[in-house]
Amino acid sequence: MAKVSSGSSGCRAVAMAGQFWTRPPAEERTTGHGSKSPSWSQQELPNVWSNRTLIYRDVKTFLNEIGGDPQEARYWFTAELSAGRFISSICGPGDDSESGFGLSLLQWMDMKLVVVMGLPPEIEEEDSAKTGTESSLARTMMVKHCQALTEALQHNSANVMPFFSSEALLQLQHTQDESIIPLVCPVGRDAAGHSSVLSPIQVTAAISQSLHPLKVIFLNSSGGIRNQNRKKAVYYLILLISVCVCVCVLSHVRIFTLHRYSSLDIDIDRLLALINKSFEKNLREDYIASLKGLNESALAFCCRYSAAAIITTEPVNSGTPYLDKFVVSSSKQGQGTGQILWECIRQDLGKPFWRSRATNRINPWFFKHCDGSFVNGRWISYELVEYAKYLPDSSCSHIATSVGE
Ligand SMILES: CC(=O)SCCNC(=O)CCNC(=O)[C@H](O)C(C)(C)COP(=O)(O)OP(=O)(O)OC[C@H]1O[C@@H](n2cnc3c(N)ncnc32)[C@H](O)[C@@H]1OP(=O)(O)O
Repeated sequence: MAKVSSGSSGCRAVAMAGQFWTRPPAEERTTGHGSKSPSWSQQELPNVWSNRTLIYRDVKTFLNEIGGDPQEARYWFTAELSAGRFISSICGPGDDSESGFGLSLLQWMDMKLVVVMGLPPEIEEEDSAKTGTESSLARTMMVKHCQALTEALQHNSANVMPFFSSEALLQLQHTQDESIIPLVCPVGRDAAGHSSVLSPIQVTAAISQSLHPLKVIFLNSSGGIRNQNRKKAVYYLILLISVCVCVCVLSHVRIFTLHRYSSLDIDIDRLLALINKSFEKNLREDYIASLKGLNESALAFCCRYSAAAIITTEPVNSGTPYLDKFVVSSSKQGQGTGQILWECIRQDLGKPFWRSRATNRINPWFFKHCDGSFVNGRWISYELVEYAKYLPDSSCSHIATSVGE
């Protein structure tokens, strides 16, 4: 097997090999939409990532499947992630469809990944570069497995880009496009100019030197890097470049701690930016000041201001929590954050009352979570409807067409 001597030379070797590999054999290339085989150019890849509804539905189905109760499932999910067992438990051993699902799930969680293809189980590492024929066989098998994994990822709505040229891979450092899982085939050219399969581990090391992943995970069919016969068993190597949203995932369980506004050091500008952006309209300038006047005002917020709830206590029924603002940042909507935030509010504060604009798309969900509602002009009041409908509007009045409150 060819060796990668250092990060940069390894990348150069792959880049050189790319000249041969960017044009796969005719029978392995695909054209047009509707084909089951993957396209090899970024432009042809379907923009499945933007379909958040489907992704949300799939994640929810997954959570339901594994736990029955979504909250319990999330707990399980968190435990698996913290224990580092997550990938091995959901990416099946050497099974492309299971691996595709597991890797897609990581992407849905907004983790940034790079996948380096290992040698397929059919190929022995020692044999792969011995002769031209064997090298060619290794290459063909790798393309086949790369294609299968690409299809599996696309089948699970992941956005994947196979790299047979590492020129493009090198650009990863600059683009850092989170919506794409780069699938790297470790190939290079030796001193004699022949293309050959490189050591996946060394390519991973070379990429790691450049991208500084937080975690490198080895997936294989038998556990460990080598199997009992000391034969190679590496199947995929995964680099988690960033697990920052993994923090979000981990924090789903209890990050939504409610804080009393008066005793909390909150970045008000960030909080207002979150609310204004998500509601697509601006709050009144005196909004925060009006909250300060209320001693019992409370805020709930999570993970870098990606979700927040502002709850006040209204002088009705000896003090009842009023959900004044309930918001998730636009980039995190539709992924279950609102549901978790809601559960935390219920757990910590009991049953609040609230209202929303009659045009708000979230209303069907609000209906499911209330005991009673009342439509009054442009407002729908939930619970304590007689009281809620007379509360003042907190947004700028000159913006008439906005998503509901
Ligand atoms: C008191 C008030 O503040 S009322 C105003 C509410 N806030 C806003 O309108 C601000 C803009 N919107 C948001 O910030 C968010 O969309 C929220 C807070 C309403 C919901 O948070 P999300 O994280 O997106 O919700 P989450 O993913 O947990 O989904 C909860 C439910 O809402 C539904 N939902 C989420 N987004 C949408 C949408 N755009 N259209 C229709 N339904 C939606 C989901 O399908 C789910 O319902 P289900 O359990 O029946 O399938």
